Amino acid sequence: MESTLKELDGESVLDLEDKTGVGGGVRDVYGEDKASEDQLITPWTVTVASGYALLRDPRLNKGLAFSEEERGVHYLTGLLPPAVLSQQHQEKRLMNILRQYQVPLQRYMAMMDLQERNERLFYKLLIDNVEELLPVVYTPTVGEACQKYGSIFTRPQGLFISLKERKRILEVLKNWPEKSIQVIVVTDGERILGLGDLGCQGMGIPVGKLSLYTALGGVRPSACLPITLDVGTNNQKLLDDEFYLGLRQRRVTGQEYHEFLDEFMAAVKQNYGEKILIQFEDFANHNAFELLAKYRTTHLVFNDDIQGTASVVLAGIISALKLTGGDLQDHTYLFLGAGEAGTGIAELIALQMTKTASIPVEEARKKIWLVDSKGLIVSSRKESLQHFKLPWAHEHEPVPDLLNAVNAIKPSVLIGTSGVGRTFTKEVIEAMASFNEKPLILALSNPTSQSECTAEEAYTWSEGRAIFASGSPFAPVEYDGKTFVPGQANNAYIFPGFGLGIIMSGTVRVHDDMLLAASEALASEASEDNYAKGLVYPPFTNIRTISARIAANVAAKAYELGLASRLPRPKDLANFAESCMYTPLYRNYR
Ligand SMILES: O=C([O-])CC(=O)C(=O)O
Ligand SMILES: [Mg+2]
Repeated sequence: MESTLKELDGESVLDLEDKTGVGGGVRDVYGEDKASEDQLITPWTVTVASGYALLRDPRLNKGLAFSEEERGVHYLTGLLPPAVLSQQHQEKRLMNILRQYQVPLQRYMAMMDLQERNERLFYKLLIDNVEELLPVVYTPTVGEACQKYGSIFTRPQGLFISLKERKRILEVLKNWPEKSIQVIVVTDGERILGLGDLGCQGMGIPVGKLSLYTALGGVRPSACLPITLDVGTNNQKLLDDEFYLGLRQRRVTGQEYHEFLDEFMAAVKQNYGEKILIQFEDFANHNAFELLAKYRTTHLVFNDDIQGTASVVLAGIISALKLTGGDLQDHTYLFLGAGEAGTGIAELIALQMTKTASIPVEEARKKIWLVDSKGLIVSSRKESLQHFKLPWAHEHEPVPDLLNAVNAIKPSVLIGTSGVGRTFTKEVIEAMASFNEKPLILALSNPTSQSECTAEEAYTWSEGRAIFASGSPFAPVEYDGKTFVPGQANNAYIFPGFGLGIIMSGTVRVHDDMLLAASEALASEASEDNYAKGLVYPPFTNIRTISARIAANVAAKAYELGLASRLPRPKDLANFAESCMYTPLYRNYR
């Protein structure tokens, strides 16, 4: 293997033309702008693919943006129509087309098509139109895409590892074309958003999450690996569906499941090393807590539904204090839903109170109440409660449902993490508004169909007094001559910056204090202008800058805790974070 230094766009990159490579030399690629050393685990290969192969490689293809000169040198003449467009012009053209599609799933498919055809243009489009395109590549549309994945599937965008690959998961990992992976998002598809068990069709979620790692957090696309573990599905509709893409068997559980997961986790570490970030996504409660507890001491793992959601919601609450008044410990919190998101958020709120109000965690927890499908979680139910609910079983008489719990507890903050839509009824919201001047109402379940209430319902039923945010996006609402802008309390604000902070600092373990650091960074981003509209989160338009600040705060905490291995510590972490970010501008090929 010979290597020569080559200049591309004034940036030096290693040009490794791998003559022994698979597939005639069109292998790994370039375009890793301003990557940090840590991001460069192995040198890049600048493969000079030419002609048709150049057009067919999504990482290299620029479509009509190839210049006359490039077309001449790289044997593209005649393979493209004569017009030469700039990247901006291509963007304009694509947005025009996308806006003509009325059906959200059509937009999703068009975006996936673009990602498979021209990766840089995909990310440029997503970054420049983030508020408009997030609902397309992410919640709510990605939920529908997973439900219909069997029908719309064209090309695999991630790695499918099924029970059939038992005892050879390492081999399967080696089939993935990219070698220097920094982050994996993995699901077993058992609890896809609030839509339940979608089996191996959950793949849309890791794919969507990782495109946000790149678009929102600047992690280069080639370092991202979406994985779906197919351990069967208990969704009978899918098992009966002629187009279902996964194993046709019921889920394995117990030892069989855990051995499979163990093999996977060991193989990942063996193949990618200690510093690979593994994000667990949309596992069912009964596995999510256990997997996190089991692997958090041996692997660099992060559960987005427990930890990412907790961090974004804590940020929203801290930010909302500017509108509601009082400190975190002056409020009373009531959750509908006591699963990963609910108990994860509750625990992080309590942890923050121990830091800011110096109260013991037991006392902090007493300000937080949870309702599950059997009513308020109280001490008399202890015998039958799952372990993750036990810290919330306070002394109280039994209360059968949410409305009665609201009236009994009189919370100032109501948080929906139930996965069940329309459960914040008119009576519930009216009750919240009857004893709070500004009730904070967070309807977090995804996608939109599972949201506990709509933005319009929250504002209308509270007579314009609610401060509202939701997991999936809602449009602004006019009420009584005023425009209210709901916030999107979605972990998308957190995980891209959080992950970037970990990667750029070489952090080896996730610590809860790093989640608090992310929350604090995000909470400080909402402006007076946002508050005037009732918005407790900053808009997504500026998300890359926000992600850099989150990354910096997370990395700073990791250094403080002695968990960051990149030395010396960069002086200005925010600048460093920005300098590490992938940008999707085209490069000139000479
Ligand atoms: O994917 C999202 O929009 C947020 C999330 O993690 C979930 O709902 O499971
Ligand atoms: Mg999730």
